[in-house]
Amino acid sequence: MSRFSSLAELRAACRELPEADDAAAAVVIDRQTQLTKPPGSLGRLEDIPAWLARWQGRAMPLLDRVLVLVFAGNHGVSARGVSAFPASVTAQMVANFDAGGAAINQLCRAAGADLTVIPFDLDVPTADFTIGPAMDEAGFLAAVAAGYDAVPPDIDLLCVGEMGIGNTTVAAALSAALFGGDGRHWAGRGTGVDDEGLRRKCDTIDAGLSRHADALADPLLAAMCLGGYELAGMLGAVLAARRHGIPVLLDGFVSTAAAAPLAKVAEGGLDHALVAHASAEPGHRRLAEALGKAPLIDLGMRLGEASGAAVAIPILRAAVTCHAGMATFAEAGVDGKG
Ligand SMILES: O=C(O)c1ccc[n+]([C@@H]2O[C@H](COP(=O)([O-])O)[C@@H](O)[C@H]2O)c1
Ligand SMILES: Cc1cc2nc[nH]c2cc1C
Repeated sequence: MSRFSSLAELRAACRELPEADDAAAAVVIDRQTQLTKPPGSLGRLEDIPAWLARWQGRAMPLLDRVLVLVFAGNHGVSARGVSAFPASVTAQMVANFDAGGAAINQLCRAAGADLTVIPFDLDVPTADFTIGPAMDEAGFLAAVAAGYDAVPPDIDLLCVGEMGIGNTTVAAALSAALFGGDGRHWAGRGTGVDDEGLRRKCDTIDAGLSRHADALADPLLAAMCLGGYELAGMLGAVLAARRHGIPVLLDGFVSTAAAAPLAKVAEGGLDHALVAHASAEPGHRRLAEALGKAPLIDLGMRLGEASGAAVAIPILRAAVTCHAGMATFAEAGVDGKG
């Protein structure tokens, strides 16, 4: 039996979230004011240690164990010509991850992170959401539970990402369901569709939104009707991270859309997550803004597979290393502000 036996049970779990450790964050903020630099001069590198402390519940944040989870799934809508690549690429890229040949393998090595790839049954895509719900309730809940159970409770940081041909259409549809707007507002070129492909994408999203109009007021039902297995897996992983006291880096458009229902179900439900980078997929900036999150970096990337999150890990390491290692004004004998 799945960890969540009904949408109602999942909704309850999404609302039973531990509070932030404000005392741990206060210790970090106090130390920041004493370190040998003009206040604020390290910019967001000053906010990161406090954010990590708040969600790790540690006054001296650690990044010893960093895990990147990549979920993979296939999509019924990909048969509608919404991607520049065939659905067969999803399984082929999973094989490439396993062989160590993808970008994410190199980026994890560079960042000192472990990588786990979790493919759902790639021979069984979700249903075409223009015809019916992408998943039935049992399938959706099982995928959320698989994501939840993939998170070791003792890691220091979780990065989530995905692989799934067609899933920028899915992410756009889910974003529209959660935040309003139509296909044109949320769709981009994904892996590189031409103008015709982009039109098909917008039409597909609009058809899905009108097909499921009655269900979309409920964020979890929206994720079930318009989402995908790998998005459900990411939702479960981000929920588990919050409940285990693990801060999260979201990757691009697809992973941010996957986690967004948590913010809709519970106020502050994504406070333990940062958007690592601004994807070149245009809907991502809109989505990050709708969630009140400023992406950490903007490198024009649009790969997915957690690549943007992995690139941001060294920035977090830099912030923690400065925080832990810098001398205070008193220790270094440096005069404070006059
Ligand atoms: O998450 C993003 O920002 C993102 C933007 C563009 C493409 N992707 C990746 O590309 C695939 C989806 O693109 P598409 O064109 O097939 O919808 C999927 O495997 C994603 O990992 C991901
Ligand atoms: C080759 C390829 C690699 C990817 N990695 C994530 N999404 C992808 C999509 C394609 C097409």
